[in-house]
Amino acid sequence: MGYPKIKHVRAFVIKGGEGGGGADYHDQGEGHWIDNHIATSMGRYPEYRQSRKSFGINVLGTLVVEIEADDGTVGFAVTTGGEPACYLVEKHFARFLEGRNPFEYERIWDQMYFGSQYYGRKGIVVNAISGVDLALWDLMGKLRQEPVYHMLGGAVRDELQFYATGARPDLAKEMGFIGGKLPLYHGPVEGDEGLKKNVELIADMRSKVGEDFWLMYDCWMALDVNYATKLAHKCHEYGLKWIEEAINPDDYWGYQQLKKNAPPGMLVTTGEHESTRWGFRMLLDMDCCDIIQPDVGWCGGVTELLKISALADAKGTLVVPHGSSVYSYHFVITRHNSPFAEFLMMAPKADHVAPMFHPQLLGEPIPEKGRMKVTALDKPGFGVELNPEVKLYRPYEH
Ligand SMILES: C[C@H](O)[C@H](O)[C@@H](O)[C@@H](O)C(=O)O
Ligand SMILES: [Mg+2]
Repeated sequence: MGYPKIKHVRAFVIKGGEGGGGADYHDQGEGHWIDNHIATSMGRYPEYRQSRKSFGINVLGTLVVEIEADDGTVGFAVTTGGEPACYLVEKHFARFLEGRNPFEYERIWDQMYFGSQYYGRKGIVVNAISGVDLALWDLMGKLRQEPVYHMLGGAVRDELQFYATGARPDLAKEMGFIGGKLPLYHGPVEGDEGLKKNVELIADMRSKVGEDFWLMYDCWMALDVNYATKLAHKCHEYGLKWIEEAINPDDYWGYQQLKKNAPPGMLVTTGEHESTRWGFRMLLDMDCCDIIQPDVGWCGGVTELLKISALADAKGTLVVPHGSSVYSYHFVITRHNSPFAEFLMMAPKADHVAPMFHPQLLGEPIPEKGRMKVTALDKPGFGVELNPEVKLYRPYEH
């Protein structure tokens, strides 16, 4: 069957300055829960303790990748990467796509990764590769007129269920989510006083949500093994379900130790800042965690997530992708070892459900009562379109 070839690859950023939101979802306006004194490794510097934007968490901005086929069909995707990622897509990766059959996604991925191996392998380079790969899967779905999840093997269940990440697990319970993941507010630099506040918060939330609702802490790489161990044990009596990304993602040895130290029954999770099958194999082979949480817009895209997930499945490790809107939903619905998904509460007070990548994606499905029927995904590709109101800017051409 003759499919059109890839004619053009284009990379854009979203013009609009701070508070643009979208795929770089940390780029929010003032007063948003996601930037309110959340513990990070930069917290050791007082000037960077109150706001993650102050040290640049939103410095990159969104990357938009468009791939146009000969017949005019356009696939696109958004992820985190901004102008630096645009440069890589236009000046380096486009050469591996233009003129090719869009269904040669394995060959294209391989050439992007090994063509940039000498300077990439992780971080923004793999974000850019992920953005291209996601746009390719969107294009393939549009050319075949079927949703991406059909091409990944089809749904293994009729609906997705979500836990919510945000400052208000108590409200998330009322909205029908299966659990609530809190950001950690106080890191080691704030000593025992900060640790006490972290534990008091979980205790308070447990009193509000009752015994059965999941409560988790997201530590966003802020801790050391000793502090994380103390936090886990002090929160155990309040039924903390998992402690997430507690330490430096490169400290595989530390995660291995934390998993040994954690109280019986408490899960250790990580992976949102890890990339490729090789990085996740390290987490799996070194027994670093109980759940891996790749972000499909950062780990290498769908093509790489398929490999990562197979490795985890063989080991009996769950794969619960980091919140990445439709890009993870189309994957999670197709895998038994991905039993639930994350939903990031992007409303500033985490008090209502808003589309995660708002305002960039038209038709972005959102959970209803903490769930999403598979039929919400039944549109070609990832089932979303770029909002024409969002101003695109193409910093580089080729
Ligand atoms: C809430 C966390 O601090 C991060 O902002 C969040 O994006 C990420 O870690 C997550 O797991 O959702
Ligand atoms: Mg996280």
